[in-house]
Amino acid sequence: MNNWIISGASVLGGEPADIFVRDGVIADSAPDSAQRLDATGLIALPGLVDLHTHLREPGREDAETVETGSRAAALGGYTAVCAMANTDPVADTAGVVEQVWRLGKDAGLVDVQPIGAVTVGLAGERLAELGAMATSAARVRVFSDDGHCVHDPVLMRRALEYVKAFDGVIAQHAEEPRLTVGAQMNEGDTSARLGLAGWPAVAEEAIIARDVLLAGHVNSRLHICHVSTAGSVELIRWAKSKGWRVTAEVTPHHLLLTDDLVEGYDPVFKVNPPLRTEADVLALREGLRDGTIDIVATDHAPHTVEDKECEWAYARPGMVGLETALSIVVEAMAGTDRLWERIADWMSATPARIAGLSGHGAGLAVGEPANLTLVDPAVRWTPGPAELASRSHNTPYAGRELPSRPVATFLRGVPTVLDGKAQK
Ligand SMILES: NC(=O)N[C@@H](CC(=O)O)C(=O)O
Repeated sequence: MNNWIISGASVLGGEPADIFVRDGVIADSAPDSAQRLDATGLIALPGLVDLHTHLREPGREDAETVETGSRAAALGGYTAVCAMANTDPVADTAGVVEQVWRLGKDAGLVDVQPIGAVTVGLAGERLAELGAMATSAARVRVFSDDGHCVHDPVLMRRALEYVKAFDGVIAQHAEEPRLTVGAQMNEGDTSARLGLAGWPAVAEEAIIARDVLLAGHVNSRLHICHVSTAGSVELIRWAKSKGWRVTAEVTPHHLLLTDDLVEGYDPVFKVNPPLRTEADVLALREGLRDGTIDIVATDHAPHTVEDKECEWAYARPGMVGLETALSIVVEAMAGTDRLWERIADWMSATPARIAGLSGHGAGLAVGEPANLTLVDPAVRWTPGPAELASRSHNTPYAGRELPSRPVATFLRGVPTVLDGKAQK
């Protein structure tokens, strides 16, 4: 099953070429018995890598499981995802991260790399067993309390220092909690008009300012999750100009959607951090283009109907995103020079490097594992929430026509998606 001749694909948007896969590895020829796939008109990209996925297992299998989330990922063109630690129980021990890692292997649709919690129970009081998670079978390198901010500066400093021993990285959910008590949406004109409590940009920016200084001070690796404001982009640009080891992600939804969508009070638009203004969206796009923001990460956050389709104030924040991420990036970043090459960097090579995932993001060079996706750049499609493979259907794009879509995905030469259909 893992010898292939994929013919006529435009590699990273360049000239059409044949891609040979031999025993799951990109090769310069394939045996006569290899299966053939006519990829004329399709773009070949390295398999996408998501640094920020909520798979919900263990604990909220009614919203998503490792298997259903893996299937959604493969359909979205991904070959690896990093599973966030805010499960129940929290992934704050070697036992839980190994459980998630094994479930990923059993599902066999993408490589599932668990993220470990920074603090016990995400409570922000004591450091979790970072070393034990790093040396476990799951080889954790990314640690995050995502959903919660590591708001104590001393704990944050200790975490940054601790992970240096194994070249780990702390992925911070930047939200000063005292500034967002009761917050329901972006603080600004729209929140004032709607009478909803605001989540001010400064709550994100204050933590980013503090943490880039801390990362510089202890010379450790900091990654900023889901950057959402123009001011955050400026701070990260400044931190990078100092040579500090800071990386940052933006979500597809923050590159496209704005806070005026909240006017209909549809909780599908409730997300953390909240949708911001047009000026923020434009600054995020510019930050991604100029390299201030390193990657696009989905923050795929599945929630059940009960948790989402209720009054705005009671709805949980989050949107599913794995199956629409590539389309949204194509739409939001249209007009960017060499867009497919940039997408390969933003959504594969750089996230793989930040997460320390070997075998992913290396491109389509001979000798590399055949982790790749084939994208139909010309197709337009309209997501119907019930057709998405994710167990939860909280997509903000239902009924919206989107450009481009992955149609085939290969994990080490084995197709996980063919003809737009999951293979298991
Ligand atoms: N991004 C979200 O809106 N939700 C995340 C956690 C979080 O960051 O609040 C979730 O786990 O649902």
